[in-house]
Amino acid sequence: MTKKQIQVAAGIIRNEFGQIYLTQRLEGQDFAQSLEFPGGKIETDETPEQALKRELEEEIGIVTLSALPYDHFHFEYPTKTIEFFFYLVEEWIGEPFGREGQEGFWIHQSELEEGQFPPANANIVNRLKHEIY
Ligand SMILES: Nc1nc2c([nH]c(=O)n2[C@@H]2O[C@H](COP(=O)(O)OP(=O)(O)OP(=O)(O)O)[C@@H](O)[C@H]2O)c(=O)[nH]1
Ligand SMILES: [Mg+2]
Repeated sequence: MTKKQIQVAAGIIRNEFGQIYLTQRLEGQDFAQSLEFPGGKIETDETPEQALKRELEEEIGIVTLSALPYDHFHFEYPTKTIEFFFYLVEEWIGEPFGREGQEGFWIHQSELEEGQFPPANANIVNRLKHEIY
């Protein structure tokens, strides 16, 4: 059996204080309770950037004004392979909130802990944690 392959776009929403907006995955989702960068699966016919904009509007109610590619990699989970497109989002309209009932938090990037995220996020969390802001 070949593994399921999906593509995911997610946003590192960073404000002028170097804080990042994170949400907590809901009960019933994979990696429930862990923190994540808001985002989701790229649909057929969508570019990664279009998916990012759609997901950020659906999940946290913001309109993305600029999104810079931050990282792109494949990660093998036991049952699926995910191709991730991470973007740095520093300009948007609206105040992010958990539109689907999920908790949201602003955390300074120096205080991120990789153990609170799904395994695929380890490198990105480390990179952000050690960047000077
Ligand atoms: N959004 C997001 N997903 C991540 C991160 N890290 C990570 O491993 N994932 C995985 O990537 C996949 C993203 O799918 P999702 O559940 O957000 O997809 P979605 O928003 O389209 O949800 P849906 O399928 O319930 O409609 C999940 O398997 C999730 O565990 C992350 O930082 N952000
Ligand atoms: Mg999602």
